[in-house]
Amino acid sequence: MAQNLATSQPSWKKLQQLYESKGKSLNLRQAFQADPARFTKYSRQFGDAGLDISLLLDFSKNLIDDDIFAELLSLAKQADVEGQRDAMYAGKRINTSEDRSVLHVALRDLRGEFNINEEGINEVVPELKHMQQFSEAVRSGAWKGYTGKPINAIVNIGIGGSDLGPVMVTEALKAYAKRDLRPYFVSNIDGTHMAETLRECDPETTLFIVASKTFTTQETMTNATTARDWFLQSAKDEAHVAKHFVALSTNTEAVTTFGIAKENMFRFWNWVGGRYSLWSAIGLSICLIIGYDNFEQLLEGAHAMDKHYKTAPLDQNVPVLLALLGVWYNDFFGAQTQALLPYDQYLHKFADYFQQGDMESNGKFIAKNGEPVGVETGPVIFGQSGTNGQHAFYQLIHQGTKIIPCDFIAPAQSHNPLGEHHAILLSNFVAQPEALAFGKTEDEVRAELGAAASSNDFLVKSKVFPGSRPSNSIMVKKITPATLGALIAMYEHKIATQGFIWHINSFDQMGVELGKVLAKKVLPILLGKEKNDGHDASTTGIMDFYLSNK
Ligand SMILES: O=P(O)(O)OC[C@H]1O[C@H](O)[C@H](O)[C@@H](O)[C@@H]1O
Repeated sequence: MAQNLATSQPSWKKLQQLYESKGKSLNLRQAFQADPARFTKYSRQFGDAGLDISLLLDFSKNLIDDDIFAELLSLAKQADVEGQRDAMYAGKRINTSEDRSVLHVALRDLRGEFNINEEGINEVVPELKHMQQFSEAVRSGAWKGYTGKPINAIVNIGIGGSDLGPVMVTEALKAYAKRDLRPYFVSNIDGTHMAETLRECDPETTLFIVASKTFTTQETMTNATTARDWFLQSAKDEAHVAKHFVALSTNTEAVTTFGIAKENMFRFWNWVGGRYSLWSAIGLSICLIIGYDNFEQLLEGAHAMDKHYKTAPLDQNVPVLLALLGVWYNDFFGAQTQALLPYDQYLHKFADYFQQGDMESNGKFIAKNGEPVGVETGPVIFGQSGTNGQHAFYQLIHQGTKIIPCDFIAPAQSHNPLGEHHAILLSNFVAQPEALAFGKTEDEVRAELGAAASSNDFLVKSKVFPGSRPSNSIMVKKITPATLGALIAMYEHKIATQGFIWHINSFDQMGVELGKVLAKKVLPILLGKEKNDGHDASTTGIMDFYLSNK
């Protein structure tokens, strides 16, 4: 099985040689000067006329040339990205540690085009119907709270994949939101999160959505119980819970035990990973806020990208190209991070969302064959909406000692075309990658400073921008539901492709377990129910401090 490790691919060694011989010293000024066709060669478009999606990926400002590009594509071939991708779409149990198929693409395949055969697939469309009926009843005011008033606040109680997707998408598509329905998302076990939310809610007009794939997550169950207690303080009668609490889960038994009726449960299936679940019943808060038709457009947009990823040749395949460029920096340049920089205020949660999407998927050190993976796997994802990031951390990206590959993302059209705001925003979206790629030489600085240059050498040196810092520019026509769906699916498939290349299982998350187990063990000590012993000196010391200060 060792031949499956990324390092065993012949192209891996060739890429190492290419990095040494030219990759690490590739100069983007020279590359653009030498090749007037560089943009045409290294950019791709993805679109869907019916859904009005147009997307440009310009990857010409990357540290690649034709040899490197060809070798990266060979790596994808040798790692059998296509075979592994096809196995995913075919419903093979590619999540081998948990023996599960990975079928979020099925949630967006409303017409059954992928012909997937797996338990529950036939329930996808009926479950969507259920979400449609319910969300329309709430939005129209037909669904009434226990005193006969319509709902005006939605509180989604969930964490991780049962929170981040709905939060990101409802923010991203706020332009489509029903403004008299206020969305809240409570995730943190910190009582402050729930308390501050409840302060703004009225029990008579609030709908709680308890979102949890497993329905055992400590944070969500504790928050849901607190919300129900708060509700019952006013409503008194448990029979009223049915009008104010619904559940999104795969675990029917636990939902009914919690006291939520079956008809108020929206189901999904084990083959939906938590961080890919916004497309399932977990998206109910999205339906409620932006309406079912828009939610369906989101699914359709993702489906359009799913078809592209499934069928486009590797050198035309947008998620594959993004994945290969990421591997190039992550594994050969030693880049530790990847910045996601959306020039769109509505996308201000995009990087947060893909912190889970990427880091929980690819933060793995064991390959699928049980051996140490032997290469660098998933990068640290961070980001911020433009232009805010520029005034915070871009200094380091431009002049720091680290290489930080950046994805700049922007829409051509704004939902809020105020004066020149959008043109100014886009001028930054265009200028930042340009500055990173081409920099400013010492000669240019001297010419600019004139006489002042000769008296202050340090000033001159400080103003030099080394350039040749890589980025992708991704431009879409507009952040519509369909376009957003396609963008999210694009990154999902990028992440999966990297996992395929690294030969890791991108679909489990064992690394979140140990901390949870230990938290359960120390809780009785913090509650004063058990003595503070049995732990290491540091852990004991921290708990002692807490116990004497609480
Ligand atoms: O939806 P739930 O079962 O409550 O899980 C919520 C989250 O918790 C876990 O710790 C996982 O790391 C996440 O992948 C998951 O999304």
